[in-house]
Amino acid sequence: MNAPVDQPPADRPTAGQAPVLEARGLVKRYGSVTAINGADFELRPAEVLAVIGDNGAGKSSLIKVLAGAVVPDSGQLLMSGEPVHFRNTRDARAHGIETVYQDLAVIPALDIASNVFLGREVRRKGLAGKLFRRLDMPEMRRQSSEHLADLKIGIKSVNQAVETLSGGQRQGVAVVRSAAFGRRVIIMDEPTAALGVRESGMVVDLIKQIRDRGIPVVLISHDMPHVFEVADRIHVHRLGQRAAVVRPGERSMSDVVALMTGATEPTEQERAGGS
Ligand SMILES: Nc1ncnc2c1ncn2[C@@H]1O[C@H](COP(=O)(O)OP(=O)(O)OP(=O)(O)O)[C@@H](O)[C@H]1O
Repeated sequence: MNAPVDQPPADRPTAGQAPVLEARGLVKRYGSVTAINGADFELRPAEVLAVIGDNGAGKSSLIKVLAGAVVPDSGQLLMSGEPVHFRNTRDARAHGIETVYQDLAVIPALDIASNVFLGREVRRKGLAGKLFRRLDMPEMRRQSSEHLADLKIGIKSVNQAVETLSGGQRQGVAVVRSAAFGRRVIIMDEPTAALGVRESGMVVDLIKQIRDRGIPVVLISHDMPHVFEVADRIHVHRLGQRAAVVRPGERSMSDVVALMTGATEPTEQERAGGS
């Protein structure tokens, strides 16, 4: 069971619980390039884990393996201590893992409710085969409105086409979709990269809200102030491996950048996956 949501993350009684999602010794090669070179990964219950690293360090490749988009050459994935095998993103989604990609996987011409339920449409009950039943738009609109209200996203109507929304609101729709279906893990790949200051702040608030409901979030970001604002722990990726895991309260931003570039050595504990 997840910890009570009203305690600060560092004090949540997660010690002794298996990580929600874990990877051991992942390897992924693309021809002669080794994108992931024996990487470990550990996401604990109800935490925001930031994944940072220089360009080409292998962050996207790691996240693609966790999301089922890439099958590793070797290594092991576990959920709550049980081995899992993802052949594709559908397998990962079936295990409750949702991913929000940087390039906003929303369809501008469709309305908000259709975007939230994209590929998982609710159909009216009836005798005909499921694929031939009519879409239940009122139900999808009702549920979408509830999810938007839950995450306090101020959009007047879910009948609005996504192309009428601001960048931040569009990202909000993508986050709502992940929160609606991500039962166990939500992965966000640079969710604020294309946004302005105010809209980025809105997405950071959404991440906190999702975490506070007990769903752990993996946040890939280059934005150090955001990482330090929202992350409970920071996974530093370097040369295809997890180089260190640190807590924002225990290291400065410049320390973390130095760990990322290799200018500073991690402590033994940080190298082994942190506290
Ligand atoms: N599909 C692919 N085919 C060939 N090489 C790839 C492929 N995907 C990634 N790579 C290579 O693997 C290495 C790691 O790339 P990856 O995108 O995982 O790093 P990253 O840390 O996410 O970088 P960035 O921050 O620049 O996105 C790079 O050398 C990249 O060129």
